Amino acid sequence: MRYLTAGESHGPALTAVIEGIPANLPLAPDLINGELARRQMGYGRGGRMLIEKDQVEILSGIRNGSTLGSPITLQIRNRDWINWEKIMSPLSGAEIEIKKITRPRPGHADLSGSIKYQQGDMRNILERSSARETAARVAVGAIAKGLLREIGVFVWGHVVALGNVQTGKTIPDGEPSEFFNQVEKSPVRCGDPETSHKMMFAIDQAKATGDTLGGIFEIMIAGIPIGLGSHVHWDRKLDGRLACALMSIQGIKGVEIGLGFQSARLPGSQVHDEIGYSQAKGLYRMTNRAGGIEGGMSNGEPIVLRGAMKPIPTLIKPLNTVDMENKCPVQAQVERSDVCAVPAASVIGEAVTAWEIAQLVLEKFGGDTMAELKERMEEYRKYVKQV
Ligand SMILES: Cc1cc2nc3c(=O)[nH]c(=O)nc-3n(C[C@H](O)[C@H](O)[C@H](O)COP(=O)(O)O)c2cc1C
Ligand SMILES: C=C(O[C@@H]1CC(C(=O)O)=C[C@@H](OP(=O)(O)O)[C@H]1O)C(=O)O
Repeated sequence: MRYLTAGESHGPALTAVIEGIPANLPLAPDLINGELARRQMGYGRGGRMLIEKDQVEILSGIRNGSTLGSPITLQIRNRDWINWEKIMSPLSGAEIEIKKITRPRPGHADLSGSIKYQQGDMRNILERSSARETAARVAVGAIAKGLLREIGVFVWGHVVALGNVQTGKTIPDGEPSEFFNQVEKSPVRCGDPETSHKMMFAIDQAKATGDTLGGIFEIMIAGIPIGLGSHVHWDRKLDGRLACALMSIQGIKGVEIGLGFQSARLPGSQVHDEIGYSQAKGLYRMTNRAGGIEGGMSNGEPIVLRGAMKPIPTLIKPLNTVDMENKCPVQAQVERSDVCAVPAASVIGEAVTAWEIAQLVLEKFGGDTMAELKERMEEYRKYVKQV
C-alpha cells in the first residue's frame, strides 16, 4: 500500500491518491468526513478553521459504497481558495501586484526551504509546508481506520499535556471506549474535564500575550495480534515505522513508545513486562510498559505511543528575523495563525499510525479482497491462541 498527497494550502484543493486497499471494503464518504471534522474541532485554532468545512470528494476507486481494489483518489477543496485565486494562480503575469514574503518565521520551513528551492518569495515554501496538508492525510487515515475496524483493530488518540498543564488521567485497562467518549466531548481532546478547563485557560492566556503553545498527545492501538513488524531488518521494525509516521507530522519533535524516555532512568525490574499464562487469557503480560512493542514486533498488548508537538512558529507578537531583501533585522511575517493545534495533531496522529498499521497488516497477510484478508487473519489468530 502507498499514497501521495498533493496541494497547496491556499490552492484550489488537496488531493490524495491511494494504492493497495483491498476490494470490497465498505466505505461511505461520511466515515471520511467525520474524521475531517474531528481534525478541525480543537480549541486554539485560528481564523482559517472558521473558513474551511472540510468535505471529501471521491474521484476514483469506490463504487456503490465499496472499494474496487483500484487506486482511490480523494479531493478536499479549500474554501479559502476564492480569496487567493489571483495570488495562487498557476498562470504567469497575475493581474495584481504580488507582495513577496521575505521575512522568514523562526521555527517554520520558510528560510531553509527558500534557500534550498531558490525561491525569492517564501509563499512558495509555506504553501506546501503548511499543515493544511494533514487534511489529506486524515482522509487517507480514515480509510485505513475503516479497514482496521473490519479486522477488529481500533485506534484512539487524546491530549495528555498542553504547555505545562498535564493530565493525571491514563487510559483505563480493559474497555477504554467510555474514556474516549469523554475525550470526544472535550474541545482540547483531554479525558479529564478539570484538566480540559486548565488547558483552555492556558490557550487563552497564550493568545492574549500573542504567544503559542505545544503539547503532547497519546495514541492507543488495540486489537493487534502478536507479530506485526519484524526484528529481521531495520526498515521492518514496527516501532521505527510508527515513530517515522508520527515525526512526519508538522511540528512533532519527539516520539515515545510505552515508558519511552522514562525507561532510561529506571532499573530493568521496573521496565520489562513479565510474562504470564492462564487458560482463559493464554499468554499475557502483567504490565504494558513496553507499549505493546518488543524487538520491532507487536507483542499482543495495546500499542501506546506519544507525540510531542512544539509551539506553533507563527506568533502574533512576532519573533526577530532578517529581511532576505536587505539582511536587515525585522520582525517575522505574520498574517493569522493558530495558537495551539495539539488537539488536531492528536487526530492526525491517529490517522498516520492507522495507515502504518494497515500497511503492515497487508504486508503480513496480503489479500486482494477484504474476505481474503479476514480469513488469513482469522487463521493466524487461531494459531497464536493455541501456541
Ligand atoms: C494541525 C496543525 C496546525 C498548524 N498550524 C500552524 C499555524 O497556524 N501556524 C504555524 O506557523 N504553524 C502551524 N503548524 C506547525 C507548522 O506547520 C510546522 O511547525 C512547520 O511546518 C515546520 O515544520 P516542523 O515544525 O516539523 O519543523 C501547524 C501544525 C499542525 C499539525
Ligand atoms: C489550514 C490548516 O492549518 C493551517 C496550518 C498552518 C501552517 O503553517 O502549518 C497555518 C495556518 O493556515 P493559514 O496561514 O491559512 O491561516 C493553519 O490554519 C488546516 O489545518 O486545515
